[in-house]
Amino acid sequence: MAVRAAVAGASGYAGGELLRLLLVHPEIEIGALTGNSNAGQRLGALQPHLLPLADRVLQETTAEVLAGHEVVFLALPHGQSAAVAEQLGPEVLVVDMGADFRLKDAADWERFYGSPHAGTWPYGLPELPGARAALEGSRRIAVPGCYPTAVTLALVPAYTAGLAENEAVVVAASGTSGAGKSPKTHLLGSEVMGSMSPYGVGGGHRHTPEMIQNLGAVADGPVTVSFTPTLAPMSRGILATCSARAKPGVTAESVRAAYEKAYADEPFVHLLPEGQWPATASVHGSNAVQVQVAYDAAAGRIIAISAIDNLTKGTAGGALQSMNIALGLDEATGLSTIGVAP
Ligand SMILES: NC(=O)C1=CN([C@@H]2O[C@H](COP(=O)(O)OP(=O)(O)OC[C@H]3O[C@@H](n4cnc5c(N)ncnc54)[C@H](OP(=O)(O)O)[C@@H]3O)[C@@H](O)[C@H]2O)C=CC1
Ligand SMILES: CC(=O)N[C@@H](CCC(=O)OP(=O)(O)O)C(=O)O
Repeated sequence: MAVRAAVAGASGYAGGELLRLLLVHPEIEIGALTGNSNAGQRLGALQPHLLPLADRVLQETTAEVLAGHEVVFLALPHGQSAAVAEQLGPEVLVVDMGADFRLKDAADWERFYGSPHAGTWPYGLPELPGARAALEGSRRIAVPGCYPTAVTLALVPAYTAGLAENEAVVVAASGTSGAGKSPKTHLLGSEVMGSMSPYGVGGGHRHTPEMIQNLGAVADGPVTVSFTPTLAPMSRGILATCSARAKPGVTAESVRAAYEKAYADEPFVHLLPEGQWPATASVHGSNAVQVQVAYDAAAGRIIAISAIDNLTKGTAGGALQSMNIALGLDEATGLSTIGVAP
């Protein structure tokens, strides 16, 4: 029997990508679709690519509308999920694609998000050591941020294998859909086209504590992360260029071997053949993660690069992958690793 799923935030980019994937998921029946300012609108007017749902009308985001579903996805701005989630019963699988339940440290949450901390749910990055066990049977999932997904998957093997010192430097470029659909001056076409620019420089981006949390969980102590995001003139995709100082005795061979071991059995993470580099176009619309690693012997640094689609593995695909695990389905059900390049 199909699992009935509601999507709150169905008019947004993350909700739209989720619906694109849910439409081809063999175990899911799509139930209520909700919005905020667009409640009452036809979905076809807001997400014209989702043809089979064009005549569905968005409802208000209330507990009453979301009741009666086995799974409820929350694709809402951060800070909005907790109030909705607390009205849904413990038997409902609630998958939060926002940030509300990702961080363990309340002080970090308050510093970067400026509101009281709502709590911490099992973290939806199955590739992290121990994560699958926490997701199995869970009825609450916190889907990671898009940058933390890319950066964590690039660097975790270096830390689990004990090859890297506890400091990392990350520069990551994101497509503009990462910023959501609501109008923003810096996202005007004439500001973005033909230009790249940094933002959140100097440790100010709210994804920094999430990266520190993930890497610190697998390293032999706390890891500092210097993270600089940049906006790239493309609709989707993240390319994360990460580096960490290598520990004494590290070689190109030991780095390669650690990454091969870490990702040999992962269905979505592909360590590329030597000499081939990740590209966002290769993962466009797919749940795949491309990873490559090199050892810069002169600088004594491990360089790890990953590419994801921020809307797919970076949010909606990652959400479905974790939902599959929570429901006891095959992890890859309804998820593709096939990109649409060029
Ligand atoms: N875009 C991305 O690449 C990623 C996004 N995420 C997360 O997913 C969530 C949604 O992001 P995204 O889709 O990009 O954002 P959008 O701005 O595109 O969409 C936001 C959605 O939330 C609804 N909404 C806005 N305010 C409220 C409110 N007060 N109560 C209920 N619903 C509300 C909007 O409805 P309406 O349009 O009707 O007003 C819309 O459906 C965010 O938490 C984001 O951080 C996570 C990873 C990646
Ligand atoms: C390009 C761009 O603006 N990207 C967003 C990341 C969005 C996202 O994934 O983050 P949350 O789910 O944590 O909000 C940003 O830097 O804020």
